[in-house]
Formats: sequence, C-alpha cells, structure tokens
Amino acid sequence: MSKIQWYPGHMAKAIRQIKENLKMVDLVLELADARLPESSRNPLVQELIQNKPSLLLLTKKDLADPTETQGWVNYYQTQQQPVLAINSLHDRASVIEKKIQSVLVEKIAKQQQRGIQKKRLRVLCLGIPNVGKSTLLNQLVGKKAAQTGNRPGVTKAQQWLKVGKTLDLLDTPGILWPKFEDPLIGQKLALTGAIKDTLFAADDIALFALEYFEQKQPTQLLERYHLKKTDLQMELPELLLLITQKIGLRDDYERASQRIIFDCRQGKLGRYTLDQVPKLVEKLDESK
Ligand SMILES: Nc1nc2c(ncn2[C@@H]2O[C@H](COP(=O)(O)OP(=O)(O)OP(=O)(O)O)[C@@H](O)[C@H]2O)c(=O)[nH]1
Repeated sequence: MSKIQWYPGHMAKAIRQIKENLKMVDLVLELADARLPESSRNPLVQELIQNKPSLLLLTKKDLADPTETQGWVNYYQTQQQPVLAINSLHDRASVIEKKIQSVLVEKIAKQQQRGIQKKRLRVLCLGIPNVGKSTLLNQLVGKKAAQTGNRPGVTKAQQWLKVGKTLDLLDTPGILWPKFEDPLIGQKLALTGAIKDTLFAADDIALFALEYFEQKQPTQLLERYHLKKTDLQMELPELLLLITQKIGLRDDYERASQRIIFDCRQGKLGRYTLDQVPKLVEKLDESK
C-alpha cells in the first residue's frame, strides 16, 4: 500500500508539551484502542513517561473481541502495567477514579507518612488521534467538556478538567508517530479510524479488512454481504468487486471500499481485535 506520512513538526511539538506537562502530574492515563492495544500505542510515550506511574486504558472495548481483550489485560498484568478495559461511552467515572487511586496507593501512603496531605491527584491523559480521549473526558467530567468527533485530530487545545472529588485531569491533543516502518500497523490504524481518510487509499484498506475477516471471522463477512462460502475462495480483489455488486454499487469499488471500512469501524462485522496477544514464553530450564 502507499506509504502513510506523519508530520515530524507536530510530533516534536507534542513531545515538548508532554515533557512540560509530565512535571505537573502524579499519573499518566494512556489510552489505546482495545482492537489494537499495541499498534495504537505511541512507542515514544513509554520512553517519555519513564518512571511516572501510568494506567493503560483500553478504550472501545465494546468493539473488540472480549476474549482477546481479557488476554491483553492478562498480558499487561504480567508486564506490571496497570490496565483497565473500558467503554468510554458508558463506563462510570468512579471505576476509573478507583483504579487510578489503586495505582497510586503506595505513593499516597508515602506522602501521608511524610505529612503531605494532597487533596487532589493530577493526571495527564494521552493517546493517539481518535482513540476516544474527548469521549472519555466528557464521561469523566460529567458534562460536555471536550469536543468529540469521529475524525482524527479534533482535540485542539489542552485544558484541566475536574473529575469527582479527587482528580484533576489534563486533556492534550492526540499525538502522532514520527513515522512507522511497519505498513501493517498503518493498515490497522487506517481501518480503525486513527488516520485521516485522505492519507490512504480506501481499496488498500478494504482489501486488508477482507483478508482479515476472511481468515479470522468469515461468518460475519458472509452474513453482512450475503456471500456464499465458495465466494471466499476468490482472490481478494475479485471478492471486493463481488461485494461492490452485492451492495448495489455496480462497479464503484471505491465507494464499496469506504462502506466496508465504515462497517468495520462501526462494528457491523462484529467485534474484532487486530493485534494478537503476545505469547508468554515460559523460561525453559535447559539444565534438565
Ligand atoms: N463504540 C465506542 N466508540 C467510542 C468509544 N470511545 C470513543 N468512541 C467514538 O470514537 C470516536 C472518536 O472519539 P473522540 O473522543 O472524539 O476521540 P479523540 O481521541 O478525542 O480524538 P482526537 O480529537 O482526534 O484526538 C467518536 O465517534 C466516539 O463516539 C468507546 O468506548 N466505544
């Protein structure tokens, strides 16, 4: 597929801002998409936050495969990374508030021992575009605090938001990769909506989606587009043309591609997880 470009200027600015903001907070709330927990994390975030306590929130869990999400949660627990899977549209602020307090419980206890009585905890919220930051913040704050939209890059300025009795939360604009070498990550991000639609060819991403569903969840593909099992033996471009006809778009495979992408983003082909949980390699005792 064509190479997806990132803008180093934006990235440099975002990094400067994060470094400044990190000095002011007790914890980093890192958002990643539950459908692609690794591919939707900016690798630089880990480097930047270093020893700062963090909580990884896997957003949009209602769109991800629940078994896979549980697998990812288990995996992060083995990595000592505090994690919580959420549906930002429905989950209550108190669940996240409690989890943050549990991550910081030792720090709070130490501060109390030293006579420091902090009333509020300061939290920095980070995530790639369209991961659901504004939606989560609105849910946490309990009113329409941040602008939301299903377009990457809607969050513009940063602001402090009060959450319940214990948290102050800093909203920041989504940050981008400076570049990514692995085209597969680009395809996953494009399919789930983290990259502007103008930056990739819809048919490339639709073919990627067809390949995924054909291999992993064929029943959903058959049902959604009224296909026969034998249709799945076709080459992918042929299958795309067949679906184009099935949905009444004659030979307009460009629009059909956009429809397939939209269906995947909306969960019309069911819940799915594009990133596979890494296999936990048990240490073999070679002396035996
Ligand atoms: N199904 C589902 N949709 C969600 C969830 N969280 C966010 N969304 C949707 O995802 C889209 C993007 O959400 P935003 O909150 O605007 O994302 P953002 O991270 O603020 O985006 P930027 O402004 O690009 O940084 C919106 O259409 C939301 O309704 C979730 O947990 N489940």
